[in-house]
Amino acid sequence: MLTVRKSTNIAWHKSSVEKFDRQELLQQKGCVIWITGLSGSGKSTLACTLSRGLHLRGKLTYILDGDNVRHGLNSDLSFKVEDRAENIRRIGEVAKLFADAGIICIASLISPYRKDRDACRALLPEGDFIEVFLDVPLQVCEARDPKGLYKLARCGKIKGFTGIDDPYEPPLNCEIVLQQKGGDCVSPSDMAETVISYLEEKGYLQA
Ligand SMILES: Nc1ncnc2c1ncn2[C@@H]1O[C@H](COP(=O)(O)OS(=O)(=O)O)[C@@H](OP(=O)(O)O)[C@H]1O
Ligand SMILES: Nc1ncnc2c1ncn2[C@@H]1O[C@H](COP(=O)(O)OP(=O)(O)O)[C@@H](O)[C@H]1O
Repeated sequence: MLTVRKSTNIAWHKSSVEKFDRQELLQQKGCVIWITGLSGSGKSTLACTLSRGLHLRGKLTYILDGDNVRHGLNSDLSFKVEDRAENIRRIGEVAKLFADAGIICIASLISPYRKDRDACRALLPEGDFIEVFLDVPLQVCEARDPKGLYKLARCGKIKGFTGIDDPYEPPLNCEIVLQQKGGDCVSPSDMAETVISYLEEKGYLQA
């Protein structure tokens, strides 16, 4: 099991510069914005739009995108259930380090299982894990199909594709739900503004 601890005889070494000091320097609070949703729901687009919007306000962000992290750190992981869990666990741990650095970390990955997302939430202090559900129907994602992956999944060339022959468990009570229904098109910048307003209201955009 991935949760079995094999590192023993280790001790935590404290630094004289702490999260509080870094937040003072940056004039913001470190946190994790966790964007979950189907492939094609707009996670990467929202992550980039949000990062740009916050950057323009002088806030330091960093994006951990599932697709991108799978090019390096997680290139050894497949899309089997246990590998998805490990993908999410590692990104959750890295996101925690970014938040501790005082950075607004934007993690965008399908993260289809509730228990894997909840485990990442549990790594952070109360309030610092902000789960954003991109609630976009499968039909809309499939019609977009920017990488042609749904087409491949439908004809059996990709097995275990989320939403087709692999599950997606929507959040039950996340912080923000962004819906994209039928004709009502919500632009990426409107979605990013919703998230920025939440951060403002909760005090994350000041130290
Ligand atoms: N079987 C299967 N199911 C879902 N997605 C697949 C699969 N195979 C490859 N891809 C591509 O991988 C991207 C999703 O990676 P993630 O790390 O976000 O997935 S997960 O959180 O571990 O489930 C996903 O990117 P996005 O479209 O940006 O979501 C796909 O491009
Ligand atoms: N709010 C939106 N409204 C309409 N189209 C969008 C929106 N957000 C993203 N898209 C489009 O949907 C497709 C999938 O977006 P992407 O960000 O790659 O999704 P994901 O990262 O979830 O796979 C892209 O073609 C993108 O331009």
